[in-house]
Amino acid sequence: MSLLPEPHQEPRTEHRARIAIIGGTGLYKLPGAVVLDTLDITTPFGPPSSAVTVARLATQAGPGDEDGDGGGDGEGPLVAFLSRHGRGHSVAPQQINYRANLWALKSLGVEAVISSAAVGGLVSSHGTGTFAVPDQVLDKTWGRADTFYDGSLPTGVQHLPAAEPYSAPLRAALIAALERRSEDFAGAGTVAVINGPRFSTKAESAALVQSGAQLISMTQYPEPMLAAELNMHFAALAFITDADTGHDGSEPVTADLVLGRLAAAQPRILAVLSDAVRTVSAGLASAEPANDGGMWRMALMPPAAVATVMGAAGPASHGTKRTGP
Ligand SMILES: CSC[C@H]1O[C@H](OP(=O)(O)O)[C@H](O)[C@@H]1O
Ligand SMILES: Nc1ncnc2[nH]cnc12
Repeated sequence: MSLLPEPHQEPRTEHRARIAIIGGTGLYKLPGAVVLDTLDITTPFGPPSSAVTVARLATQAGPGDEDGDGGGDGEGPLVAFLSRHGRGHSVAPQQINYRANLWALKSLGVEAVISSAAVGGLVSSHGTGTFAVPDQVLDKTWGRADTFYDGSLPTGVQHLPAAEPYSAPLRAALIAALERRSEDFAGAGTVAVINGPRFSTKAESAALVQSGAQLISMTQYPEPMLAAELNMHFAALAFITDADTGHDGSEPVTADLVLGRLAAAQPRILAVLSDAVRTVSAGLASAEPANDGGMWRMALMPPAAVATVMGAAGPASHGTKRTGP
């Protein structure tokens, strides 16, 4: 017997999104999507980085789709959106409440999370201006709350199998979207995650390459692990903004450089995200009951453990519902 009322049966919103996007640097909202709800959610771990918006995408991407939203007819799939650094980029990567962010999405009934991330490329196979869909994580962070099973809740000990930190079907959906959009991308890669907020030294960057990393981020840990602990599919759409300390002869990364390149690439990023959300929504819909069939089967953590941890902590509170962005 599940101790957890299905999260989406809680009176959160009548608009249940089964897929969510976590927007990283440069992506603080989904331009063109029709926002239906803006939810201020509190969780047992505190508030998430931003309100969660539930929005409807356009039905399909079309020619002349400058902003990648498909034209904004607002009749496509529902998607939940959360800004990782807050709307005004006020939360540094090492200060993000990753647990609250993932919990908030789970509490809405979200089953799959696409994490949008600006990353550095450490090697020539992962070049600036292209995309990557990482398949491995090399954690170099410290001090981050990286589990729901740390004794703060009255649940048993759980050990997450983390050999494959990203969801295979969700990665495949991103790769298919990148192919449909004719984007240049790497279909795999190990992402080293540094604590930040500073960027790496040349020696650190070289050491990460020696350790097998091709990509570098400040936020791809612990998001994948926390999503897996809550039995949500999770994959990252990484846009490579720079060559980190300049292994290819380019100038070393700065925040301004990252922001400038993200702004220029935003229509491409949005187009891939929208395309993937449409595919995933259709995939989830054809895999009823949720998380229990076909390629969308999820078996990272015993569902009973997730039920226990959510039930023990009590549901998230969605006290405030706003309208508008
Ligand atoms: C502003 S540059 C450094 C910043 O950009 C990346 O953010 P995100 O992963 O959220 O797209 C990187 O991880 C740093 O947080
Ligand atoms: N070079 C880099 N290092 C860490 N995080 C990044 N995000 C974008 N570029 C990065």
